[in-house]
Amino acid sequence: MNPDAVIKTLHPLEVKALYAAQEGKAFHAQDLVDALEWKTGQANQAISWLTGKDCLREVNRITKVYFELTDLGRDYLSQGTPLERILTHLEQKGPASLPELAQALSLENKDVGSAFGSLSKQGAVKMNAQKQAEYVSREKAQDLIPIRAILDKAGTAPQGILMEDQLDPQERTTMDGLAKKRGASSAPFKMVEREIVSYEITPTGLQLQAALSKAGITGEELGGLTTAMLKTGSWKKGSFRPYNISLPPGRIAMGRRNPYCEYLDWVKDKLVGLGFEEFDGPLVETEFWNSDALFMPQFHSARDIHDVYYVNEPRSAREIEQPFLDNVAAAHENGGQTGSRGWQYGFDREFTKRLILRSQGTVMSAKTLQRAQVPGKYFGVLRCFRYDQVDATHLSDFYQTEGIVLGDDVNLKNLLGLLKMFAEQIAGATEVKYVPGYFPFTEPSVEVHIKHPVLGWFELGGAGIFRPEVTKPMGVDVPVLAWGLGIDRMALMHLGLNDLRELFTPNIEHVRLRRKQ
Ligand SMILES: N[C@@H](Cc1ccccc1)C(=O)O
Repeated sequence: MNPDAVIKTLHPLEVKALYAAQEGKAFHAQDLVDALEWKTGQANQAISWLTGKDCLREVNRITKVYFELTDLGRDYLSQGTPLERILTHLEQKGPASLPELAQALSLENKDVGSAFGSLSKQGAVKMNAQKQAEYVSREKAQDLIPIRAILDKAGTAPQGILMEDQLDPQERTTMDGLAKKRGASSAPFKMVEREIVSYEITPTGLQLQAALSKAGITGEELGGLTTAMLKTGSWKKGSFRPYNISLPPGRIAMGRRNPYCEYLDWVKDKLVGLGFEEFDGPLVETEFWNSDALFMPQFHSARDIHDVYYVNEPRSAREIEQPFLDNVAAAHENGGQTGSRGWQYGFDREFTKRLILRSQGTVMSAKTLQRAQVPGKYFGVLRCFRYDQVDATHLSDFYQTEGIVLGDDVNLKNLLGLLKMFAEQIAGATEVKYVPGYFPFTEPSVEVHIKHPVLGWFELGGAGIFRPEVTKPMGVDVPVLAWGLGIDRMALMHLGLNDLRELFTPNIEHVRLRRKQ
């Protein structure tokens, strides 16, 4: 430690506390409060800073008990206790019935009853023949004396506080009857237990103390310049605290885009840069485009109510565009013009109009085919919905990046190259697996898996070459590479998160910490 450097970093509170500490003499926060006219918070702050810097060390810790006057206690102090007031009233105003006393002194009947009982037991009052309470003698009310003594003692103590060790054994017993522990509003005293920690200055502290006085630092140095100081010229007399340029400045959180939105834009820019054209479409789709046009048979299990959200109102689209409806129906029933035998079942032209929330981005690839150019490259970042149990890697609504590449000579190798770019550059994965997969709309099909440092291996999505049963009904007769990857999952990897839900969190602190590398 270089004391001359460290003293420049000390806060005025630390400087003053260091000066106040004496070698070999223990002190506690209250001593600083008294000596420096500080608030308790300031003393505690200075002590905690200095302890952290090894300038002070704790020497012992004791629990002190003290008693504090409550509001009721202050009342008793100024107006008298109920017993005293009853006694005085009877002495000055003559006999009265108990209800009259209660009324006159604004006390509860039952309190007057028990106070009278206690006074009459001591012989200070009595019940006369007219059933009225009557004054006998104040001297007889012996019980009042210790209570009054303690109230008066607290009344002259600072803040109405009596430390346990300021009470003799007799007083301590009286106090037991008067104080209830914490929160009892019906007692004149509150008992409080406080831990008192004593500290001592360490050799490091002493070294700094010496360095401070050598440097002439007093802790009175000014921390800032105000208009008033300039106007009155008082700044000329003061000296200023030096700047500590080694302290990291406070972080200013400036407005910025949500990191996930930023990520999506970055991905879109990248794909556009590679010559892809972006597509987008509605969230509500027909069974036709979401699945039928993708050669998923209408009886396919992925199409039942557990996977897809159905729209209640309206339930169905009015019609499906031709000639796509006829072409797709034929492809399903017997292959139509596609060279396939189809699925060999009767295509349901009502079911196909059913409205749903799109469950896969591939719906937009299917729709784009009819207007796509050859060669051509298209992509979209599309929100999809599936009825799913939400967890770290599943959401019931999520984004897929979906795309197609059309060309006379595109092949699986090109597709694998694209997938590699997604996995390695866009998701930032270092371990990637491509495994054979199955989708009703592609042949061959492949699945991409990546390894997340915390979550382990998970599927990024699927890809393949569209079957002729998909492309031909749309009037496309060249190979079409297609893929659909969970872009939320890519972002998880890229942004270093461990849970998909964090991408959509409204927790501002969380959001601030995330940025694209
Ligand atoms: N739509 C498929 C992914 C996919 C898209 C395009 C081709 C092949 C597969 C899914 O959601 O899992």
